[in-house]
Amino acid sequence: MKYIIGIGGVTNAGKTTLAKRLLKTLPNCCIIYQDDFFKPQDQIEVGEDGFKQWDVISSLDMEAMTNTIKGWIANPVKFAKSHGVPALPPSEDPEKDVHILIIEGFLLYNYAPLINIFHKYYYVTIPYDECKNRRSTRSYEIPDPPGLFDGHVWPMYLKHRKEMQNSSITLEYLDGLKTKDEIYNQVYEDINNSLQLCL
Ligand SMILES: Nc1ncnc2c1ncn2[C@@H]1O[C@H](COP(=O)(O)OP(=O)(O)OP(=O)(O)O)[C@@H](O)[C@H]1O
Ligand SMILES: NC(=O)c1ccc[n+]([C@@H]2O[C@H](CO)[C@@H](O)[C@H]2O)c1
Repeated sequence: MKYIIGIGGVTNAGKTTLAKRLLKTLPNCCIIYQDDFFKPQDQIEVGEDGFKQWDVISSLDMEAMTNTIKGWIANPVKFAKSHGVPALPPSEDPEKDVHILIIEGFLLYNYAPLINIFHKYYYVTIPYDECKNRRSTRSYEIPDPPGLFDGHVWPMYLKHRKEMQNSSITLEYLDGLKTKDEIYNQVYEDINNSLQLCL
């Protein structure tokens, strides 16, 4: 059985932290990070506001990301091996083995071709002040120019969140202000419950 878990949410909400912890404890589990599909800097448009428009879907090579996901769906065991993930030995009936894919990203549920692939639609939230504060301590490969957060990042987040909430998906919200342990425990338990229902 193949099980795909989405971990979406605003920048710095704690998505990567959560995904990496789940990777350690869920069996046969791989992660795909949306941030790995940013286009090169020279292909990112500059908006009328003067900022490079990083926080829009066209800044990402979503076709490449979709193909990577399709690679996992076609053969999760091969995918795991080629990504250095230790796979459990197949059981007597490999059809019954569970293979888990976590897809983590800030614009996961805003791309129509992928909107229906998830079994779980987690969405981590944190309020404006916390988000701005956490972001100010981060050093991205391409550092944020002054004013980017208020001028581009947060307004784009609000816009995309509204679009997503108008779509047909049912999100499971996670409070990113809880501790890392609390969030992990909540999600781990929820996934286990859901998997037991599915098996
Ligand atoms: N539950 C939490 N409580 C407090 N700080 C947290 C929590 N989870 C993560 N952090 C911290 O917030 C920062 C961002 O975390 P992380 O990289 O996991 O977020 P993200 O959602 O993947 O961000 P981005 O999408 O921008 O890469 C890190 O410094 C991390 O240690
Ligand atoms: N990873 C990158 O190349 C990159 C470059 C510039 C900005 N970002 C930011 O990453 C966040 C998503 O994780 C977005 O808010 C981008 O602004 C990433």
